[in-house]
Amino acid sequence: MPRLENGLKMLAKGYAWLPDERRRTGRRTVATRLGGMPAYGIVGPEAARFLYDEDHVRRSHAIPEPVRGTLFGKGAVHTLDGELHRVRKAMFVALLMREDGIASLVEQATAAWDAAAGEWARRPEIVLFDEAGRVIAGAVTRWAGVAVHDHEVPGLARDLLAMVDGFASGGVRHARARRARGRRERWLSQLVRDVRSGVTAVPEGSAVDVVARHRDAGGEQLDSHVAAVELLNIIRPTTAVAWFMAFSGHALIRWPQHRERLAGGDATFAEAWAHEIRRFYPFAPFTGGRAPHEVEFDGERIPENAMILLDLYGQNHDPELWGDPYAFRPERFLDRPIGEFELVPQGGGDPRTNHRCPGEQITVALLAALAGRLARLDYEAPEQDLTIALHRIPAKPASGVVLRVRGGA
Ligand code: HEM
Repeated sequence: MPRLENGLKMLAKGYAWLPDERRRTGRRTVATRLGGMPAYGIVGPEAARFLYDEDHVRRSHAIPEPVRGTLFGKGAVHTLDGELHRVRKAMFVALLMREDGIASLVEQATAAWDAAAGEWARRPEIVLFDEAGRVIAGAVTRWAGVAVHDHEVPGLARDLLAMVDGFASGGVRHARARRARGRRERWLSQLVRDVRSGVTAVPEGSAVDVVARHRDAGGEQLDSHVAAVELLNIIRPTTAVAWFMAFSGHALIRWPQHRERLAGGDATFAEAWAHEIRRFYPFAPFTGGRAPHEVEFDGERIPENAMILLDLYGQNHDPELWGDPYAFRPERFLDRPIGEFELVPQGGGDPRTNHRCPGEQITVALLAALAGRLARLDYEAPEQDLTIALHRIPAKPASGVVLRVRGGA
């Protein structure tokens, strides 16, 4: 098993690791090492197309234990290949990529935001990252069919955010992520057992209902623990949209010229905003797996079992794809069709058949709706540390974005 803690160079350099290797070697495909294993960093639409061919890259036994033990959970869809992956993925696609389902989640999240915004005005200041996390965690958990009381939401949000915050670090952040995952897996696997035994009723067609009844490729129900892992793979990454909300707050402070247009309710601009936030700011650093046999890419022979990593952050800042990539310009997405393998903050290709994120439409819809509301909020941003350290994975504005809210919108 590759061990994350051995990948010291990666940990020290964060998002700059693969881009720096490319600059140092003058090559787009870089041969390096991760956790003591050979690793190949690749970038660009052709690289993405290569990566998503199962004949080149497999996921099982590829994801380091520290990442499975915090971010994804053990037995998660992320770690499956072939028929096993296809059948499990179909469950996510059915739950997450339906227009009516996405609309109802956005409706619940915006209602929760509006209710919270009224209360923010009564406090001296708020931290946008924390508040967005609570708003989204409560909305998505209820949308998924899990009943939670209002007073439980802050603790739940803290746990869901901790699982993401601690996956690529050691020490306290990592330990907190593991504890949070353990607690929430126990909670949700008990719920799945109660739903199956008829002790607890949940809405028909909700995520809990569908995951509890799902049968894997072999025809067997999911182990209740794996069912909990997959439920967390819906509510955890949705709550992680809080990072993109903090980045939206950062962008509105740095480039206030966009505020009026975003506040104006132009849906096309709000969607372009969501794409530019996901392209510009660092979040998922890379994705990948292992070569099932020797493969060749970009003239490089990649040995069996080597790690192949698509540099997501690097590709989203590739000057060959994005003119002036370090300029924040939502307008770039107003008249630019997006190729399947170009914009990759959540992977590339076809999410129905490969490992691309099935929650991308949810992310864009939530972010567009909530960022519009943020732009309409009457607030002032006090002096604060808005630095985004690229060596910290996942990156975040240091202050979490502090706002003094005068009134809701
Ligand atoms: C916060 C924004 C999000 C980011 C940055 C993000 C990023 C990613 C990335 C990079 C992958 C891996 C793609 C690959 O390996 O090819 C992924 C996979 C996945 N994401 Fe997301 N995601 C986000 C939101 C969501 C949401 C909202 C959901 C669910 C509601 C979700 C559910 C999943 C699942 C289930 C997978 C595994 C797919 C598979 O292995 O087939 N994600 N995501």
